[in-house]
Amino acid sequence: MLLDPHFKLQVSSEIGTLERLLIHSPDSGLGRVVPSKAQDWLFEDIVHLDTIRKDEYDYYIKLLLYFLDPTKIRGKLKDIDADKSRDFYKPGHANFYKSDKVIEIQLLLKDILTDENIKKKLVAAVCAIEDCNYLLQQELLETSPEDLAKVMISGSLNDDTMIFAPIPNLIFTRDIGITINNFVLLNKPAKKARSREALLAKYIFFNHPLFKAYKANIIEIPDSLQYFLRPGEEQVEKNTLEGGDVMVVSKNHVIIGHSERTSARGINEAIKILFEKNVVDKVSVVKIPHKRDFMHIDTVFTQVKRNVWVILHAIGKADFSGDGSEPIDHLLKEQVSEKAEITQFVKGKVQYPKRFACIEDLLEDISVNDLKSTEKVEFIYSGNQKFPFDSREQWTDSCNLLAIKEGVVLGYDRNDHTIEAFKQKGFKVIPVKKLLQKLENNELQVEDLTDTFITMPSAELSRARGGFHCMSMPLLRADI
Ligand SMILES: NC(=[NH2+])NCCC[C@H](N)C(=O)O
Repeated sequence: MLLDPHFKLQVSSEIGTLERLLIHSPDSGLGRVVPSKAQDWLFEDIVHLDTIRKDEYDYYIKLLLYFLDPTKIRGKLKDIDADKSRDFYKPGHANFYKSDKVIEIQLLLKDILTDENIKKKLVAAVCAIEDCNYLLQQELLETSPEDLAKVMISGSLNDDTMIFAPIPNLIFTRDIGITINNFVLLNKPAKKARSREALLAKYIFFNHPLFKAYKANIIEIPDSLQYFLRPGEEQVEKNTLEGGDVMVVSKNHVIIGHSERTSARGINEAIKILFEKNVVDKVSVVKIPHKRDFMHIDTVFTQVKRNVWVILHAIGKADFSGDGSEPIDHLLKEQVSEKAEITQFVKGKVQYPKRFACIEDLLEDISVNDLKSTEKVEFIYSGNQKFPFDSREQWTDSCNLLAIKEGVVLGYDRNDHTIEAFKQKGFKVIPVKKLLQKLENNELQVEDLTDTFITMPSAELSRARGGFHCMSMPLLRADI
């Protein structure tokens, strides 16, 4: 059982030094996505399991451990790399890294399944949403907690028989819930492919001893009456909210994206609860075009430093594609606009929301007024603001960066123009493999890193349509 008497839940920024997070390594379910189902399962392509693990995600684990839980890795890199069977990365294996800082969600699931009562309830719930037959349900009840956790995630039994669909998007732990100060706001997914993830997350947060002291701080969004009573199968009235649309930018301020995945009604409920429970007193809603490429706000902007943000230019200031010299520039202006619309609500004054002319204005306001930055606010644009690289690189998550500490971000190595833009703003760029070697050889210390873009291998990972911001659910960040 993963226990820690010092466990603390506290995230009040996007950039404070990361100290604890929830992750999920690519499980065998990812290796079972078939082309005909890829889109339904929210993947753009099928991925090669061995490559995504060995050549890509494992580096993420190594890096996270080096920063968050160094005793697990320092001085051991050579042996870990020499083991071809990768036991270090396998939850359940005796050599698994098992960290209480870089927390694998499968372990938490296994832990709660050791309680017979919870096991019964969760098996019944999973079987209900997956429409399993009764005998299979009986069989699952007799499965060990280790195996059952694996089955519930991968959708396949130990002998490889597939009993229900995988949940390949669980690697994007950002979307299952968001830590806001010492609260967790649970996800209410818009897509069916993500409903089992939400169910497992709910059981984990409410039942794992790690979160015991925070039980009263787990927030769920209720469904709306309009949804229950609607005719037909349309999802329009549904209250939905996914973690990728929520950013805690300061102790008192949260940004919520109004997107393909997060509905206005979902946001409405979230704001009411956040104000009622005194979690924050300011919520800015950023409405972005509801389309696949922009599924959540963290696919179009993320924070790098107190005064630095990476964003997609199309949602920002000048949304105008032409220069205005041709009639078409004016005729199509409205239709082609992808500009974000911003409405800010303050507790007690909800009837008088404040508007911002563009996303840059909001982010600048956050840097200067919420975070008291004294340096000039800088925007780094996807693809260095050059067409067509801006949208090409946004598609492969140039704007979806994870700050492991202020100014030190992880992003995909394939987004050349964006990386160039970081260099132009004075950032150092270092490939993760080289960084790990330097750390292991004591040529560099984690504390020495400042203003750095760490490039991560990405050929397979980027096909899953998320970056490192999505692949992380921070539980604890140091205050900034
Ligand atoms: N926070 C994020 N942007 N998450 C990305 C999730 C990607 C995933 N394939 C989906 O479409 O749901």
